[in-house]
Amino acid sequence: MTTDVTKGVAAGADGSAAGQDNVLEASGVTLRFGGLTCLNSVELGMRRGEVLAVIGPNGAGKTSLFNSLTGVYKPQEGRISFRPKDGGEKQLLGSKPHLVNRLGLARTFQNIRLFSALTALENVKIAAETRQRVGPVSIMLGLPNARRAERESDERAHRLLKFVGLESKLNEIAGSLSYGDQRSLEIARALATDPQVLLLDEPAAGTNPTEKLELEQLIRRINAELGVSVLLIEHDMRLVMSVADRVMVLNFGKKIAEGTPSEVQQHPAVIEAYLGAEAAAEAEPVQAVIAEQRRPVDGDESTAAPAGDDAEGPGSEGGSDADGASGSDETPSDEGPSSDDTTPDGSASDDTTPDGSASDDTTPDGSASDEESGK
Ligand SMILES: Nc1ncnc2c1ncn2[C@@H]1O[C@H](COP(=O)(O)OP(=O)(O)OP(=O)(O)O)[C@@H](O)[C@H]1O
Repeated sequence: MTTDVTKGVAAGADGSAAGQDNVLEASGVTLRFGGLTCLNSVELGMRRGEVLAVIGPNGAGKTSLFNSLTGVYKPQEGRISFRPKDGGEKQLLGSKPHLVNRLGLARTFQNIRLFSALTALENVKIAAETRQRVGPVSIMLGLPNARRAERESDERAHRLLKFVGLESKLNEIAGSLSYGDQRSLEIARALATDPQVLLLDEPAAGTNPTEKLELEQLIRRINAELGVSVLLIEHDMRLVMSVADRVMVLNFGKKIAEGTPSEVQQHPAVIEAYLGAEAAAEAEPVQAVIAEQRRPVDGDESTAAPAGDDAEGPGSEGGSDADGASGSDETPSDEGPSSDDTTPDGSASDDTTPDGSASDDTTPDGSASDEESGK
């Protein structure tokens, strides 16, 4: 059963998180892959202007929820609506990712998806240009409107790269940037599409402690200075507890709790989800142990946590382990150019089966590849 410990949540008559000040709402979202129910009647009510974190153990359904919100997956049941700031309500369920992006939702991926062979500036300019309406003929003929659009996207990309702290690396090849810089570049690229909601999928994964602190500040500035609502999946509990206004917790595809960071981290259902019932009875503070419960995923065991993580205390240490581990799969050289599967606006490609069923690319053990799971 979902335990909503949030004070003052505007709840709909049906118990959903419906509320007029919500920028994004999902109700009854159910997503199945064959016999696996990976999202089970999930409710989400994201208030305009907030930083909402989604946490939960591995396989809880966090990325699947992102994929459902952004059109990568099409849940079999439920409703997903977006309320733009200029009014109205748009249904997102079943929309194509690039259309969801155009409406005002942008995302980053757990596995970085940049155009690795292009410069930082080019990566962001391409995204900025998806907002422009200049035809190919105007561009080919170098007509004034095309030149103006080019100038504008250039200026916008410069501004955003400065905003994320990459102004000195404009002309560096994306694939050669440090891991943390690549994450910042992905964020700049997402911001270039001028979103009202930014979805960040494990932005701290693979970053070092200094980069984590910079990321924390960046998320705050995106929220406060740009007025962008942020939906954040993150395993680093220190980061979550420090930047999130509210936290929702998923386990086995179900929302089990929602509330302020301090409410959630004391919540028995959350502690139980991470530690099991025995520890929940002892009501241990979840942040101290939560990250250590990150089970290693395939091939991650060998990766050491970034140096210096120990200094952050037990919660952070566990988180860094996990993050460092996921980072091991995500080094720039492993990534390679990802232009094949990423649309310029930073939305995911459409190659996942639209009904939400696993495609032929599903790995033999039934788990999805990163590619199709939108990770
Ligand atoms: N395309 C797919 N085909 C089949 N199963 C899938 C697919 N996408 C996700 N799943 C399954 O759904 C479940 C939830 O996965 P998901 O990636 O959403 O979890 P998560 O909470 O993001 O995990 P993590 O923290 O490890 O990233 C898992 O069991 C996963 O194997």
